[in-house]
Amino acid sequence: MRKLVLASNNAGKVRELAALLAPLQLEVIPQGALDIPSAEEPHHTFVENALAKARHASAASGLPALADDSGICAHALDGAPGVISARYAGEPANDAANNQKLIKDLQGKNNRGAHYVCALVFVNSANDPEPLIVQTRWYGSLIDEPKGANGFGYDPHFLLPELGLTAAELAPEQKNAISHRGQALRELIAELQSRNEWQTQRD
Ligand SMILES: O=c1nc[nH]c2c1ncn2[C@H]1C[C@H](O)[C@@H](COP(=O)(O)OP(=O)(O)OP(=O)(O)O)O1
Ligand SMILES: [Mg+2]
Repeated sequence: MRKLVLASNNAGKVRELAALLAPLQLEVIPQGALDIPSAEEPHHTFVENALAKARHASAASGLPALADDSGICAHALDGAPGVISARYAGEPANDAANNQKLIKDLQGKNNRGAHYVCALVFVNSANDPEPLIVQTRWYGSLIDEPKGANGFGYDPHFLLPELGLTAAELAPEQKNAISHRGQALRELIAELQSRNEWQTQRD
């Protein structure tokens, strides 16, 4: 069976990506299982950071790798926290502190619109000249009081107005059906399956 390393040390992401990849005949290996440390994320775009993570995990493992760089962009804050979402309140990364800072920064702002971004990058090898790249958005709005216990990160504050629920109130499969990450991975799988040399089968 083909092996694929997930180039993330975020347990919430790994859970969502693994569930979305489960129908494929792939052995999915989180980089943590191979003791691969987090890559540096020095870039200004999600795509560049995802590419750096994918190359790093592939170089360390000798295997194809899939990386996710994602974040939340608040429209009243000119897209902050954006690419620094994981370390918005400083390092080490802390979801509760990040949420607190975001809600504080939005105090007094009328525009509560926001979107999640997910950049996914797949590389066949560390120096792959044809990385597969997908980037998607998921729109919602940010609420002061957290609701829900599912998901991770900013989900308890991310309201889907048309559902009247936060992302943290969705069941995992409901979130994957509509989220930035779910959209991106379905697109990426379709691209991957169109490549002759990577004919993954669905069971
Ligand atoms: O569906 C999501 N639901 C809630 N929060 C989310 C989501 N998607 C991204 N986020 C937040 C979490 C973190 O604050 C940042 C990602 O940062 P990002 O650097 O891509 O990931 P990370 O450092 O947690 O793990 P890693 O780099 O090992 O993949 O955006
Ligand atoms: Mg990170």
